[in-house]
Amino acid sequence: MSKPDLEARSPWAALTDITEVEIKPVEHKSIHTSITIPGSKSVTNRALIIAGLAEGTSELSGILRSDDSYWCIDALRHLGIAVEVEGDTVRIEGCGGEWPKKETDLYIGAAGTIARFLPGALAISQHGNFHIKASKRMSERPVRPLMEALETLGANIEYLQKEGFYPLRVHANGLTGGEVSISGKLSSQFISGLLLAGTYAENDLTVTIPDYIVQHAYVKITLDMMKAFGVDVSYNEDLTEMKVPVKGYTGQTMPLEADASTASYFMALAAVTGGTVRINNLHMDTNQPDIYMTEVYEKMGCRVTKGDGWVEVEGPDQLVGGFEISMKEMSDQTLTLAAIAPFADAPITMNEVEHIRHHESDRISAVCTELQKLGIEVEEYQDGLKVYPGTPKGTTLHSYDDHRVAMALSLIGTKVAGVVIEDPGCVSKTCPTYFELLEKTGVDVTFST
Ligand SMILES: O=C(O)C1=C[C@@H](OP(=O)(O)O)[C@@H](O)[C@H](O)C1
Ligand SMILES: C=C(OP(=O)(O)O)C(=O)O
Repeated sequence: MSKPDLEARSPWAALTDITEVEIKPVEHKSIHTSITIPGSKSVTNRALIIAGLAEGTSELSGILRSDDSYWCIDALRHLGIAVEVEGDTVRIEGCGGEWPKKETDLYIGAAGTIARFLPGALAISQHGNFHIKASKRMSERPVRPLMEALETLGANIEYLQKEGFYPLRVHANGLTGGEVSISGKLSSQFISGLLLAGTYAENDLTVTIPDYIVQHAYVKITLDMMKAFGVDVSYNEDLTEMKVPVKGYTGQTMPLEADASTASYFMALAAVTGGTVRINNLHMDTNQPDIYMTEVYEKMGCRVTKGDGWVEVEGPDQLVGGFEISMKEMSDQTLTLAAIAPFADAPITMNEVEHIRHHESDRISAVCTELQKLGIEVEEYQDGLKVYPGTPKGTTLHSYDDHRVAMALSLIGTKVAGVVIEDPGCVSKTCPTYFELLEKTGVDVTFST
């Protein structure tokens, strides 16, 4: 079993000397709480990069403080951008489309968002030489389709170890704009990375998608963030054709949304324990696709109440299964659903998520292996899995250096005794405070060093 890549844990990481966490079962219906969720990773890293590129000053409040956002800020600083952080507010002096430093080494940790958003933003520079190193896992995750698209637009990308993967060097000499086609089947982030940079190309950029986009909502988040910073992209309904005008961003002051993906674990906590959890700071009109887990929880028998800026989930006596669901549009939640599926009254099949084999771990394989260790019957497919109802037996579970594996599996510990999760600190990628928040809901969380 591979060791966690501790280099990717940032100064904002938590639990750095903790080897294991034990989650103890709670009594049915004993959870009755409300919780405030940290900022969205996706929104934070888009806003940070755009603010870095923009003309003028930006002030972003409610940022996520996690490894992914730390390495994003760190990269901006290495590029000569002044970033002041105070609590969860950042003030950024944008560079107006010309990075002050033209030659630097950047480390981006395990963040897919930086790995896919930054190269285009660097390539817009009229000259420059940027060396980018990523974590071990991020260096195994695909980036070639994005780099090929950038090369079509005039970028010069040099792979330093393995063709198509990090580490790499961006030799910047501007982007031409014009037309580019890119597949959305492997990652929506490639498309976001092209769009974000496109407004600094010489000519308007038309991006076309020849197939479909996994998790197309994340592209919409990019389009909306670009618009908020003054760049209005025109696009068709299914986002298969998008036209980015030559313009450039203008600095903004804005509050950022809470993370709907993080919120989903706490909704799942209510679902699986029969408890009630209110998320204090989540709007239903967000573009974050994981908000649609509320519909999945409803389908499983939960009562979901939607208020003005809050959402409450109340779990049933018995979770309902017996359905098949495409997780293509909210793939990060496949693991959450897989973790609570054993407690449903009939099997649950999740499909159309082959791309999550290329996330922080091979997530389909990881969750199938760990559920089987718990004695749960699963069927693994190339693009998903089927989980049968069962009573897990407590055991020690591996977290694969994958925040979502750790957060999802912790839910099982709230139901059965003896669930121990290795390397809980991996949650720092997107939610360093996850176990602290879980403890606040009333769950017994015990760490060992
Ligand atoms: O653009 C984004 O912020 C994200 C896009 C999605 O990635 P893929 O489209 O690569 O699956 C999602 O899984 C990730 O957590 C965040
Ligand atoms: C896939 C994920 O992250 P990344 O932004 O690194 O792709 C995730 O957070 O589940």
